[in-house]
Amino acid sequence: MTISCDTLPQGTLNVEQAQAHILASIPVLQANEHVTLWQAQGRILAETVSAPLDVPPHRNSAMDGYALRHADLTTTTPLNVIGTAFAGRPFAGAVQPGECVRIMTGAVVPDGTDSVVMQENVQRDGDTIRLTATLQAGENVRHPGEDMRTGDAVLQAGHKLNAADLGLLASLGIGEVSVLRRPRVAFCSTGDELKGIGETLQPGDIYDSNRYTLYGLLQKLDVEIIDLGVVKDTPEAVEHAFQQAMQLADILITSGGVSVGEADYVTATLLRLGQVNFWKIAMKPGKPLAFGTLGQGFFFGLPGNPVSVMATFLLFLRPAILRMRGESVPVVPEYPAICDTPLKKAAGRKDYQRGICQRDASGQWRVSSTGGQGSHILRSMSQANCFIVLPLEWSNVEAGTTVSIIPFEGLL
Ligand SMILES: Nc1nc2c(c(=O)[nH]1)N[C@H]1C(S)=C(S)[C@@H](COP(=O)(O)OP(=O)(O)OC[C@H]3O[C@@H](n4cnc5c(N)ncnc54)[C@H](O)[C@@H]3O)O[C@H]1N2
Ligand code: MOO
Repeated sequence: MTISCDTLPQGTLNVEQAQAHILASIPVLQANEHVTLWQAQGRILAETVSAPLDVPPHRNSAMDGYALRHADLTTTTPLNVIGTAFAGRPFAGAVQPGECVRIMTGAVVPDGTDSVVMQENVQRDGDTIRLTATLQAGENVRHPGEDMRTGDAVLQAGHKLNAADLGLLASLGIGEVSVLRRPRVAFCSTGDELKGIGETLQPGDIYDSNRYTLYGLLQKLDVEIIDLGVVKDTPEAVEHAFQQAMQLADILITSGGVSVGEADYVTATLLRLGQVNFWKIAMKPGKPLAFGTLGQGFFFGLPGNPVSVMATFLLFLRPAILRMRGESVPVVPEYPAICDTPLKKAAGRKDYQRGICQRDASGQWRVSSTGGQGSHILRSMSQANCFIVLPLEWSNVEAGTTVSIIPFEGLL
């Protein structure tokens, strides 16, 4: 799994260019593992599954009622009930003309019979029955293989398993499947100012929040998560974390240290150990982003500001991880909405402002700002349920303008 980033443009990219370069570089992980059905939800099938048997395996009744020979219904003579067929306990004998068998839903339809009348359409008198409604030949009989036939390719390689698929596999007696291995994603925060929860803040310190945000975002994507903790701003600490990631992970995500500050050992270490591109992306928040290869894996250096972490993760890392998982990468839908608050914006960067959207009584989407939009104001993200996407060339937005929104539903 190696890429060459030689051809990637340096300097400032727009969001779409950066997304395209990243997706073109990330391969589907070519590694399989076997999992039981209990662990298979949401996993991507590595091999096509063919049915080893017919489902249903036998002719069975769709109703509680009586199994009979349709030809017997040409007269009004009552039919003799000669036994009972339960699901899992078939009727053992053969059914002769003029006879029928009491039958339950799912029970094997006895030899000699071809139709089932539901009990609501029968008048029973001792051990005989008489039909009170018409019945089609073959009615209420389910046939072997009606759902799946032996040899049918029922699930294709590359399919993402859902709850219905788990039941389908179980109905075929298949308890284990070969799936693509989940990407291993290591992440860390960098910065001397960062303290762990429970530690006392000294002047200049803040609590590390990005690791918790990243953990939550990664959990949504069903990857193997490797937490490398908080890494100090020293060459040794950064190198140690990167060496660990090279041993353990397919992707390393760092936050912080990708701008132009002086305690920036992330970039220096990466240049030594990997192949890296540093970009400025014409977006706000999330201007600086480092992307490249590290050993056999990939590296994403996200900016340290907490809202920038979320925006760059959702726009660049999420599609990359979906691709590596073997999933199709969906286009994230944008919808028009009337903006009820004026928005401040400088031209030159595409803005992902945080908003609250809802439909009004007429079904029209409306959106308003969550307030302060600095990339350090995580509360604006926590209160939001959508991004308000403002094109690069736009400047300030007046209330009443139609804007584009990206609802967070399914993303966070
Ligand atoms: N002279 C310039 N300065 C900056 C520029 C620039 O173009 N020229 N870009 C600004 C932009 S935009 C961003 S975004 C940041 C990105 O900086 P870094 O990626 O180097 O991040 P840091 O400086 O390490 O941190 C930025 C900010 O975020 C806080 N932080 C960092 N890690 C965490 C964490 N794990 N949990 C919570 N908060 C964190 C950190 O304390 C800083 O306040 O650069 C601008 N500067
Ligand atoms: O790119 Mo930065 O994220 O605006 O703060």
